Amino acid sequence: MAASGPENSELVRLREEVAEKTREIERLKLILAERNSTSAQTKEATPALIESGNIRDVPTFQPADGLDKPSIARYSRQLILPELGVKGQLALGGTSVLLVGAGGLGCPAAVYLAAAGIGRLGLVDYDSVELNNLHRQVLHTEGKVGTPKALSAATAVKGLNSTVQCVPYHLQLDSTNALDIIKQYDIVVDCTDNVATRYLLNDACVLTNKPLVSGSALRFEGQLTVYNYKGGPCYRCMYPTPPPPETVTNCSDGGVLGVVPGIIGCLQALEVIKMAARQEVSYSQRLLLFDALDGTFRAIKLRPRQASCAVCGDAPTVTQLQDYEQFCGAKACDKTQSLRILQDNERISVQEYHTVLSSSAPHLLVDVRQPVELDICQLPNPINVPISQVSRPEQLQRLKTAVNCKLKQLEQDDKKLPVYVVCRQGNDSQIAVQHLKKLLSDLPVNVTDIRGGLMAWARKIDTSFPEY
Ligand SMILES: Nc1ncnc2c1ncn2[C@@H]1O[C@H](COP(=O)(O)OP(=O)(O)OP(=O)(O)O)[C@@H](O)[C@H]1O
Ligand SMILES: [Zn+2]
Repeated sequence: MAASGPENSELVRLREEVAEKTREIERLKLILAERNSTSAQTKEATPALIESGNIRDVPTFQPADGLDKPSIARYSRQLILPELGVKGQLALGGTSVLLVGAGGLGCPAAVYLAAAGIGRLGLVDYDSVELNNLHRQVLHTEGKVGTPKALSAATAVKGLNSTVQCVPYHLQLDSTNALDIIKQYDIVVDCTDNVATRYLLNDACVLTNKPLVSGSALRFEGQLTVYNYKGGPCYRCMYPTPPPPETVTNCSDGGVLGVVPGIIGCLQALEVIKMAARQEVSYSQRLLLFDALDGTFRAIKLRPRQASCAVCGDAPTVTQLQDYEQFCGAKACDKTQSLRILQDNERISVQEYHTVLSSSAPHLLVDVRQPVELDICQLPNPINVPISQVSRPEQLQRLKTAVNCKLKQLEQDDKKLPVYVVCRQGNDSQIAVQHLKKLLSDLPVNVTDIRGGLMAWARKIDTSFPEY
């Protein structure tokens, strides 16, 4: 049943009152929301000032020719070093550095120079990233295998410090381009791995009057020195003539522990930073020798600039860049060159050796690599006689015993036992064949080289065979 007359009108009045109150609440909510948003905007603009209750509308910090606020935040931990300070930091930012070689030395050097705030960083490298680089060339990543090292390093450096002007050069530095590029920089860092490029960089730096921060690393040893700095010696003052090419070992043949170039590369960056920040450098006319096995650092004094030096001496004969590959008798890259020492009839191909193996024909396989390399990979049943030990009486005795044992397996009408010699790339094996032909001349053997060695085997016969 419906409500009676007076009760009904009371209900209507109450409803109107509730509606009015609801409208009032909505209005107040709107006012509150508006106030909140204004206060949030004010907070965003000047959070610190409002919280401290100390509002000023005039900026108190003017960078002028000093460091801007982001730079102060980024470099704060080194800015408070009295030896560096704002002055030193500004000097770093005003310095340009050309780093040649974005490999084992170049990666750590680049990373610390960029992090420290060097103004402009040129990165030169002609090569591309390979998987076997990653254990020490720490700016490159798995995803960059196959990418030019200069670009890969520049991308990594930019990611670390986008304020550094980074210039990648994907090219081989040589006599035709070195002066033009080097002229554009204040300091040059030699992070390369071959003698021809060392002479090239040295001469180019002397001719353009640039300091050269030089590093090297091999196996467990590293070296560092600074050439052509404030009247100090240059590389030619130390080494007027290049070493015989066969005495120079590279990382792919000799090996290197990644942390060794890491340490030397960092020290190269340190010398550059000191030089740029107008501090005394430590290794001009001094050579640092680092022995990672002993964990020792030694510094020796080098002879001073030589008046007779061909490039920085009193009467220089080198007044322009020359052909450094010809001068050194070696390529300006450390890629192992294929030697051709033996005649064709003293060598067989990996395909021919594959046939020998498949037919189980009696033969002896001599692997002349280091024992540590046989642990990595080997062909079936080799006798290991390292190239450095072929002439040792005990090794020769082992070899002769193995030959005599195999000779017994020969058929009556087989005249000579085939002895095949293998190494990693087919260079050492040729030298070993020459030695073994003489050393085993009293036995009925036919000593033959396996052309291209195990790397040719990996590429042409068995792609599952490791390359290293
Ligand atoms: N003349 C040159 N111009 C440009 N880059 C050079 C020159 N000479 C050497 N390099 C570069 O210097 C770097 C030296 O670094 P490192 O010896 O660690 O590397 P790698 O040659 O890749 O090593 P590996 O000997 O194991 O193959 C290499 O990346 C090489 O390409
Ligand atoms: Zn000199």
